[in-house]
Amino acid sequence: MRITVIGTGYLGVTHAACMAELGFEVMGLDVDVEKVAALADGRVPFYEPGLQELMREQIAAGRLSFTSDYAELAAWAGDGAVHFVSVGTPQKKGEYAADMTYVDAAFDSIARAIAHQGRSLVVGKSTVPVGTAARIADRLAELAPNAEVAWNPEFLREGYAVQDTLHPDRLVIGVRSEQAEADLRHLYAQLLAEKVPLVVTDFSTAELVKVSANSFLAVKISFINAMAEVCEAAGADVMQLSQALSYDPRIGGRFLVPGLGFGGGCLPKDIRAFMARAGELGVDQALAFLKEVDAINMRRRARTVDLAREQCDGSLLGKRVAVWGAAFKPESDDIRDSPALNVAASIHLQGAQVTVYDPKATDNARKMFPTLSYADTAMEAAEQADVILHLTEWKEFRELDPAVVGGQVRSTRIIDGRNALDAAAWRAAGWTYRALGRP
Ligand SMILES: NC(=O)C1=CN([C@@H]2O[C@H](COP(=O)(O)OP(=O)(O)OC[C@H]3O[C@@H](n4cnc5c(N)ncnc54)[C@H](O)[C@@H]3O)[C@@H](O)[C@H]2O)C=CC1
Ligand SMILES: O=C(O)[C@H]1O[C@H](OP(=O)(O)OP(=O)(O)OC[C@H]2O[C@@H](n3ccc(=O)[nH]c3=O)[C@H](O)[C@@H]2O)[C@H](O)[C@@H](O)[C@@H]1O
Repeated sequence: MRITVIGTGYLGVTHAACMAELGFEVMGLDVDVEKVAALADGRVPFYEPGLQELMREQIAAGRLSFTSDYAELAAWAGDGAVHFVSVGTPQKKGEYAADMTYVDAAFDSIARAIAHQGRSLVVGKSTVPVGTAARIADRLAELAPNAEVAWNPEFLREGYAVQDTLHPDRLVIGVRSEQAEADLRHLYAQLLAEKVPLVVTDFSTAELVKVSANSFLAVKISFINAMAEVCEAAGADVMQLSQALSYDPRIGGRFLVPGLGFGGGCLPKDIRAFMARAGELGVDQALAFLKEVDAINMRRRARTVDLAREQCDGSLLGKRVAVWGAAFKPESDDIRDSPALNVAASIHLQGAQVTVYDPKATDNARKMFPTLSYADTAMEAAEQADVILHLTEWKEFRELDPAVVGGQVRSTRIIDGRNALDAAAWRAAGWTYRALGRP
């Protein structure tokens, strides 16, 4: 059984390399020919720990290859193949709904390419509005009658993508036949042998598990950030509050870290697309709370800008602001809906000179925000700064000596947007340390 992965972005290339690691022959396809050339050459065009090494091993072992040609892919895969589709589902411009253009185009292209082949399984991995799999199954029935559709949502986190794919918390498959279930059980046999829980369900439930999981994670983060707002008003400490909550195993401490809030290519757009889809289904009230989750999250960005202005004596005009972090989270160079860059750009718009440093995401940030200044090190960014904003919690920022950084800046003022620095150490070195939701 050969495997193909259509759409080799953050998700697809990880899935392709990990399926090869599980022993299958895999071919990845992308319409971006430059990306395909880089991948074929063993270069992952983004930063994901461990992925490039794994991909090179699998290419060298002859189990992993790439193309941009659907006909070549179909001919290589042959009858009985499993084709995964992992193209993007970004938010539509000016709307909450997901843009399904890429998913529809990818399914149409693979369906046409395999139209005259024997049986195959086409498995959606992209995060989609509920109802998509059924709609696509109808379309495939017309274009490629021997092909069957299944849905297998993905739960990996960027920064831990390889580990999460090879050791997932659970597998969820939406299927309409025993054969489809058997194919997917065969593919994931090694993980199932390691007792990874498997949920076999219908299309709609599989699609909904994915968006409800991301919604729940967003709820946890916005809950603690709402508490940060209250703590700030009441003079309480949200970090201690979060710690105390986390000891209750019913609540748990994960995704309860207060700060600048969630960003990235998934959580923000997924909760919005979920709300849009609920509206279409006539149950928008059921998800009305997600609007508040989104609003709390966006307020964190505005509050961080306000705090920076307060620290700069009421005006950012002409001030020098150092921003540590550009990626939406550490261990990633992904800047999609990055809270750090959103704050940096707002501060720049208020007349400050903003210098950004990120260990991995500077090149991506420079392309998207060319009017900001960029530094090669955290210390360089801090030069003559009136205030430092710590907005993505890379380990290297925690390892900096506050006394040494103090020799670099104009004013020893730091805002910890991620509640990740050692507040006592910075204060002991003479800094004014501020964080959202803490005295
Ligand atoms: N990034 C992540 O950590 C996770 C992403 N997801 C979901 O997976 C999907 C993909 O996300 P990412 O990998 O982050 O997106 P991405 O934007 O990094 O990758 C998508 C890829 O699809 C390619 N593509 C677009 N149209 C195509 C077509 N017609 N045929 C072949 N390739 C095509 C693009 O060139 C791009 O390389 C989204 O639905 C996302 O919500 C789910 C779990 C984790
Ligand atoms: O659907 C997806 O693509 C993925 O979305 C998230 O993964 P990811 O976006 O890689 O990153 P997370 O680790 O979830 O972090 C998301 C954002 O929340 C923020 N966050 C996270 C945790 C926390 O306690 N507080 C907090 O503000 C992070 O800084 C980051 O900006 C989910 O965690 C994955 O399970 C899911 O597969």
